[in-house]
Amino acid sequence: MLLNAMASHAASSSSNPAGLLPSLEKADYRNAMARLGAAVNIITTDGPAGRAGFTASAVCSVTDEPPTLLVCLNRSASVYPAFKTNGVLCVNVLAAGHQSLSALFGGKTPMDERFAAGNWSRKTTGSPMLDDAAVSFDCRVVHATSAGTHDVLFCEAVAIAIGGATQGLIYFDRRYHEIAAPPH
Ligand SMILES: NC(=O)c1ccc[n+]([C@@H]2O[C@H](COP(=O)([O-])OP(=O)(O)OC[C@H]3O[C@@H](n4cnc5c(N)ncnc54)[C@H](O)[C@@H]3O)[C@@H](O)[C@H]2O)c1
Ligand SMILES: Cc1cc2c(cc1C)N(C[C@H](O)[C@H](O)[C@H](O)COP(=O)(O)O)c1[nH]c(=O)[nH]c(=O)c1N2
Repeated sequence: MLLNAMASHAASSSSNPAGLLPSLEKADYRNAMARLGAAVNIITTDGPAGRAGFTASAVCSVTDEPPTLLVCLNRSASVYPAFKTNGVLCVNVLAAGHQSLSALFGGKTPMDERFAAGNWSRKTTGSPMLDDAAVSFDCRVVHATSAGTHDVLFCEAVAIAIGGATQGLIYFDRRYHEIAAPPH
């Protein structure tokens, strides 16, 4: 891959004196990103635009003052209007054993079918909280910015529910991996 980037850089710098940096092929980027292990989450919302949920791995902590996470949402996703209108969401961090739930919320499934596969409660914002999640962050969306095909949603956590799961779930190399802390 490095050779490809160097070759296209050489080409671009010779044909373009500005020597602009090369742009990567989407497929190369995705193959590379598949190797960035990440937690798997089900992001849910409810409100004037109705109930919706999708699987997301592009989730991380931003700051703890105030407690804020970010969620990256593809604007082409069927769930996008609901999240934009409702302005609240819950980040349900999945645990070992949630692989099929993740696949269900991963697209092309009717919304009722997605939620029928789990047990949900509600805390502060009314967004569905997965009862056996590793942890759930109930949030209000305080800022959003667009980057390419996605919106980056900045979500201030207003309530937290800690689950009892002892094993986590990581998405790496396009597959799910259950992880457990080594015995003390
Ligand atoms: N951030 C995202 O939007 C995101 C992240 C993971 C997976 N997905 C989607 O889930 C499905 C399964 O993905 P997969 O991991 O099995 O294989 P894949 O080859 O589609 O994706 C490999 C990796 O590339 C990244 N990626 C994929 N599509 C992206 C997008 N549209 N925007 C930003 N990053 C993206 C993710 O890190 C993903 O794990 C695909 O449809 C993929 O588009 C989207
Ligand atoms: C493991 C994994 C991880 C992610 C996804 C999928 C899977 C399987 N998807 C895709 C997303 O869940 C899917 O596109 C939505 O459910 C929308 O699908 P529909 O438009 O409703 O069919 C996804 N989409 C997104 O906008 N941001 C993300 O971080 C992720 N991450």
